[in-house]
Amino acid sequence: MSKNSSPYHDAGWLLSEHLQKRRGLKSIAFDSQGNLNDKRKAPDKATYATVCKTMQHLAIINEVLNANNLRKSIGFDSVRNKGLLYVMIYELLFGKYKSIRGGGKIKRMIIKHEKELRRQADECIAKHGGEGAEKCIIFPRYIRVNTLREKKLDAVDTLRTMFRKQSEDSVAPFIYADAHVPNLLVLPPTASSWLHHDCEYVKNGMIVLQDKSSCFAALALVHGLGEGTIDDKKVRFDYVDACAAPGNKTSHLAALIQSSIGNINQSTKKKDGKMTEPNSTVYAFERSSSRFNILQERLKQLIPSLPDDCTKVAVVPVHADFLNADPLDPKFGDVRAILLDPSCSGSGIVNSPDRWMEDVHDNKDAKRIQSLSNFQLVALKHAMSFPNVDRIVYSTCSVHDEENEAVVAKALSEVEKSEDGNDWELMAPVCLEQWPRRGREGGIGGLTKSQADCLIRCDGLDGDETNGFFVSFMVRKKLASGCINKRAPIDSVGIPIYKGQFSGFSGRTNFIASDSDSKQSAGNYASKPIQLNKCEGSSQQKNDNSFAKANGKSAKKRDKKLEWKRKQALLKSTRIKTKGKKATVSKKDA
Ligand SMILES: C[S@@+](CC[C@H](N)C(=O)[O-])C[C@H]1O[C@@H](n2cnc3c(N)ncnc32)[C@H](O)[C@@H]1O
Repeated sequence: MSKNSSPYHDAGWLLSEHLQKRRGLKSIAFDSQGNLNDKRKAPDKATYATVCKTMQHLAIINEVLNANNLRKSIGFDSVRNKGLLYVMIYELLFGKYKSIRGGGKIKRMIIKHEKELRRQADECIAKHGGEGAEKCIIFPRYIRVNTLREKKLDAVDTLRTMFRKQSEDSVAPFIYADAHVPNLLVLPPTASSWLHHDCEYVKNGMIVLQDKSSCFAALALVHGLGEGTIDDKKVRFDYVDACAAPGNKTSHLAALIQSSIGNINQSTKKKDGKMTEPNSTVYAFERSSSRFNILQERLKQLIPSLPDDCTKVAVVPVHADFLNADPLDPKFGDVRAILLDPSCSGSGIVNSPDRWMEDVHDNKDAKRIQSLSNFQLVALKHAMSFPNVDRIVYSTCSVHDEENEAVVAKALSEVEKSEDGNDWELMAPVCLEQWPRRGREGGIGGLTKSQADCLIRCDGLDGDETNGFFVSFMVRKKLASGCINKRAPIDSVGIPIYKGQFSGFSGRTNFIASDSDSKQSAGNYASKPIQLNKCEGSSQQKNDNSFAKANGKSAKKRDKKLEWKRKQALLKSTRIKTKGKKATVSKKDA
């Protein structure tokens, strides 16, 4: 415990830093050496979880404070350590023990108004129909099998065994294959309670806890042109992952390259049957020192060191700023593809503490988004300047147009035009042709409908069962003409394809949704399993049915809500259009 009197000192500090500096919680936690009491350590799990939980409740806490002049009565403005104040109010109103531990002046200020705080909290919850204290969207637990270390069916067997051990009710494990991403498994959200980052199977790199949407980026880069496309006769094909830490997409990229190179390596075999060097190198750039260490650790976990004669892909971590990488450096002469997944606002991560803040700040951090957008544009144009690169994936986990369509549109319009097909254009990744949600046309980006249709968007708040995500695939014009539009089917041997069987989870539960790629998430520390429906017999089908029944009610409710939301959005856009038309007419009239 800290030498400070409050057991919430570290949590309060972390939250205050976040509120004042508008820095992401994760980056504060990772860079916290020297700021917390224990100089060598980042915040412990309990502290991080408390902050996450507090942020999750921040909107309702503010609502409570705004009622009946409570903000003033408590003396909110006079408190410098707002983080600590919020954490204590959370503990009192929504925490496990509904009380504040320790002592101190802030606690005394709060306790004076305890009754009224509780009364207002009850009223707010009642006003939201008994929901709304925790804003938590639940979606399946996605597991990417790391095919560099493990075979899909072996992973399924291991997971089924683990699943059975967890479910005392002896239900048959619900495990499906994802319909869009090969080697991605879909488990119920409840699996997050036993499948987390501390789990042995995750730690030894056999599987990766990675959201489905975040798998789209590497997939589009490797399979965007379609299966069977013969690029050219050149065998070496290197990649750059421009912003790599913590390394989930880098390792996914390596796994996809490894399995796609297939027979090409035959041609590089020497006469004695051995290769001297890998067919492909992935240069994984990371600018931040602390995150570079994480990247190195992750790569050690995920990428096996094989004897040289077996390795088709080498991953080289590069501790450097990608913007300083010289596109004409001969080392990058064989780099043909770049994955650019730069720092972004993270506004798409549905259960991220940083998204909960978006609501509280009422999207006022336009400046921050603009500066991110400026950096993203510079990085994308830098990627486009590598002479031998002919394909780029630019992705973000942001939902803001400024960081997505606008960046792509500006980059396309600002890079040099050329007569010989060296121009860049958007292409719809063939491997994701069945993904329905596409980019936004018009708007600040000004993309045409056909350009926007090339883009992939995910929206976790509109039923996609993923985090919000954006993927664009850009190719040199001359390359686009040579591609074969054939998509490889998802191999679902031995495992059924997921078709929304877990989509009933919603509202307040003890469960935390599948987290993002991040290593630390409240979900990893705080969940407790729901009882899956007990069912006789053990066939997957039977279980599917009972699962569906168990969740049918809430699924219906959710669908109704979604339908209502869609209708509202439609009405709104019609209103805006009519308003726009009226404005143009009156301008003309004038
Ligand atoms: C969104 S994260 C990347 C996540 C990663 N692609 C994954 O899937 O695991 C962005 C990363 O890029 C790094 N970064 C930002 N600007 C950079 C630059 N100019 N050069 C290299 N790395 C950079 C950040 O430190 C951060 O670790």
